[in-house]
Amino acid sequence: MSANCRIGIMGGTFDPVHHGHLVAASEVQARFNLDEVIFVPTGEPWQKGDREVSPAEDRYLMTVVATASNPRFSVSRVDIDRGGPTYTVDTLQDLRAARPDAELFFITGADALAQILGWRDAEKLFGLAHFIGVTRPGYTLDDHHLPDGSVSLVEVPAMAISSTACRDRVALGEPVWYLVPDGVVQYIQKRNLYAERTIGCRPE
Ligand SMILES: Nc1ncnc2c1ncn2[C@@H]1O[C@H](COP(=O)(O)OP(=O)(O)OP(=O)(O)O)[C@@H](O)[C@H]1O
Ligand SMILES: O=C(O)c1ccc[n+]([C@@H]2O[C@H](COP(=O)([O-])O)[C@@H](O)[C@H]2O)c1
Repeated sequence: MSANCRIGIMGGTFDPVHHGHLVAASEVQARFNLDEVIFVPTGEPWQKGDREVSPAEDRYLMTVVATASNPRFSVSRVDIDRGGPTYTVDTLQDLRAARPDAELFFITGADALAQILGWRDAEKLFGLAHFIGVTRPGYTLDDHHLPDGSVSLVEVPAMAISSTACRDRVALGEPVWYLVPDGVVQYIQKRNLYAERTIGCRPE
């Protein structure tokens, strides 16, 4: 890849990956003229509270299936293979080391952006990548709490979908067709994911 390659990073638990993630990444890729967007499934997402998260390999494979048709999308195992709790400061340092010529753009939804000052080594994050906050139904997008110029705010097509709602629908026997890519529906069925679980509480 040539110098000054522009790489978007879409970090997430992706349990499961859904069309809200894909539309946000696609919109940012086009708006920021990114050469590629790397989806980075978390290892252990330490801020997901006490709920049980699906095995990392399942979340990784669903993300591979979901992104396979877009030549600008790829999936990195960097957070999974590092092991332990996932901190974005490590993600960005590892990706910078792997791609020293690249300019990094870290994509977050409005809900994640609002929490960012509580992340590990938050003060370092803005020196490692430019942050892009995207709109998400049910959440307010703003950057008043963040350093000037560190974040771009972007309106993306509104997709009122959450992984929690997808898991809940599967647990209740309701369809998730068209909320997640077809291959992800098939993967969930094949691996019998989310069949028995406590119902979550996302607004969507
Ligand atoms: N519908 C959506 N629109 C825009 N951004 C989204 C949407 N869903 C998730 N995101 C963003 O994608 C990233 C990864 O999200 P994550 O994998 O936690 O999905 P989630 O739907 O928020 O999951 P959960 O319901 O389990 O908390 C976060 O930055 C999040 O804000
Ligand atoms: O670095 C942290 O402390 C940190 C805390 C919470 C979330 N993150 C990152 O934010 C992204 C979205 O996380 P999540 O939990 O909303 O799926 C993902 O890349 C996480 O690794 C990072």
